[in-house]
Amino acid sequence: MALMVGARVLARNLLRPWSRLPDAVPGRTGPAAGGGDGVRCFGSPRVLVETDPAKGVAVIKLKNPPVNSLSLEVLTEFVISLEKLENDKTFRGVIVTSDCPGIFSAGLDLTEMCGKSQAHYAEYWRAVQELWLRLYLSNLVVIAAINGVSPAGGCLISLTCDYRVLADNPKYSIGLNETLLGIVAPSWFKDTLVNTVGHRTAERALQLGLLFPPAEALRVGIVDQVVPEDQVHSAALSVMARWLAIPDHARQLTKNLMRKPTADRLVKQRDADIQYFLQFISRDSIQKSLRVYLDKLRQKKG
Ligand SMILES: CC/C=C\C/C=C\C/C=C\CC/C=C/CC(=O)SCCNC(=O)CCNC(=O)[C@H](O)C(C)(C)COP(=O)(O)OP(=O)(O)OC[C@H]1O[C@@H](n2cnc3c(N)ncnc32)[C@H](O)[C@@H]1OP(=O)(O)O
Repeated sequence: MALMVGARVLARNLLRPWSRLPDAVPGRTGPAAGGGDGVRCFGSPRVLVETDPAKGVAVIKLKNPPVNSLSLEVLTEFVISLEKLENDKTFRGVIVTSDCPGIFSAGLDLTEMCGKSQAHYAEYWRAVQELWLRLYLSNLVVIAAINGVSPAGGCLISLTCDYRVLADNPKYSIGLNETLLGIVAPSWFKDTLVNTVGHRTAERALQLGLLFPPAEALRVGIVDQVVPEDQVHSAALSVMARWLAIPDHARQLTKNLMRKPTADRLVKQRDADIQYFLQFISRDSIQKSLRVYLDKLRQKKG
């Protein structure tokens, strides 16, 4: 019950940008905070933020064990953290990564889309839209340091970034695998993939629900770089330095030029998109597919 109320409060914060989460780790500094003197931490229980004001760079670490599923709380805390960074002129870039070993993100939280009320589905889908819009159009340089498997919504998060570095581990596949669950990637997921890998590759990947291992992911362009696992963070920092060498106004306007038409398609029909999602996700056949998939995941262990 407390969790539900908490989620609603967090979700309401999305609509009230002046509202702030209390800092979970207020002003923690120093080497323990993850990178030498001057590194400061804030954020929330599930979305840790380590900032390096001297470099103008922050690291957002998703921490929702066991699999970093994108629950309503995670989505909301992510948006609030991103907004905090964007409103602070100190920061020009952010690296998005995971604090869960071996898993970047398992994607949208299936339990948020299964067996819940229509009101809940609507609230959840609006939060998914919000995070996508904020990340896709962020003024910051956003780099994904993908240090684990990254299906569906996890892949979407990385596709919204400006650049993707993937750890070279055969287990760390990435892709929009929605069809394998018997569901369909919404048009704006599809657009994000098409804008990254082109129409034909996206068409094949989406219909077959392909999850690409690192070498394949690099070949099709769903990631920009594959590096040894222990170098993901340093590689992301090097890329960041290159992108930060470009004057912000020129880079930001160019990013907007490239991405706004795609984002506008959703912005112009957000409510209709929510209604569409509600109709789709409430179907008995879709709910059954999700339950079967969740049961399979749960039984894997037993
Ligand atoms: C024309 C258009 C028409 C209509 C379109 C309109 C609308 C669109 C409608 C719907 C679109 C919705 C979009 C959804 C996108 C998504 O992101 S769906 C999620 C997809 N994710 C996955 O397929 C990944 C599933 N998980 C895994 O494969 C593995 O868990 C993973 C490889 C990530 C990790 O493996 P492992 O370390 O072995 O962990 P376990 O599998 O044992 O899992 C541990 C527990 O975590 C639970 N869990 C796993 N993934 C999720 C998840 N995504 N959500 C919630 N919970 C998850 C798992 O059940 C285990 O739970 P347990 O401990 O057993 O209780």
